[in-house]
Amino acid sequence: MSTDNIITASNLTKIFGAFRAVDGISFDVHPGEIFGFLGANGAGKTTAMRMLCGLSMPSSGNATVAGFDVYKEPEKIKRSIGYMSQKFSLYEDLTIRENIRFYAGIYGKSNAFIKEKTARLLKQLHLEQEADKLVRSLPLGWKQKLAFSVAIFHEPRIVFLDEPTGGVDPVTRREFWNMIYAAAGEGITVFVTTHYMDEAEYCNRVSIMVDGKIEALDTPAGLKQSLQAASMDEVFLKLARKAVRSGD
Ligand SMILES: Nc1ncnc2c1ncn2[C@@H]1O[C@H](COP(=O)(O)OP(=O)(O)OP(=O)(O)O)[C@@H](O)[C@H]1O
Repeated sequence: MSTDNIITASNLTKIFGAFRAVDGISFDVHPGEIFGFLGANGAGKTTAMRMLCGLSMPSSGNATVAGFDVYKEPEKIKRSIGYMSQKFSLYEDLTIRENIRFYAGIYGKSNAFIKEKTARLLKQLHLEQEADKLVRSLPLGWKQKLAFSVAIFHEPRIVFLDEPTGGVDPVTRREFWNMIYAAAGEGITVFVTTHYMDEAEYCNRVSIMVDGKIEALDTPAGLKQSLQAASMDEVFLKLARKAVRSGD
């Protein structure tokens, strides 16, 4: 595995009108790590993530993802990553099997690859009996697990997850994190936003955004130590307290 950073961001900024949604953030992500990207509502996480995914042009600053430049090579970035947005992108009126086939097809995978991997995936998710049912009929937690599986189906180098476990129970969240660990074990770098502080503890390193800026970045243990906090909850509260902006 390369030791080069898989994500580099330097003074990355996004301005909407006069509003600095992302205000000069700089950080690196190492290959294979689980990187938690935290911040209160409206802090700028989704905006930053969209720039890194090649979905939105920065106003200024620089960033590379998987070695590709966000300004010059957004299409190459899109092919190297998986992305699970907050409003995850499964088609409710397609079946589970059709959704897998659709997304795998976008990445130009061969029929043999898709067939073999779909069978394996349905088995892993215990969804063999449900494969021909509409996604609409699945409970939320299952949709999230399926959306994650679809996001990494093409075996990307990095997967970006925007609040992947919002609204589900703790047991399902734990199962979801087991899937994240498995993906990381296969060498996929995981970049994840979350509002759940127990999930922040599962990350190798965590950055905390406040009003468009990164206020702190370290391992969970390092953050707790430097902020003299007993828990990540306390770390977050100490930093987010400074926020002027409120979410919408
Ligand atoms: N296209 C846009 N035009 C104008 N303002 C925007 C646009 N997109 C985002 N914003 C603003 O930028 C700020 C940051 O939004 P963003 O969605 O990145 O925050 P976030 O940290 O992901 O929040 P959440 O946790 O609620 O998803 C918010 O105040 C939002 O209203």
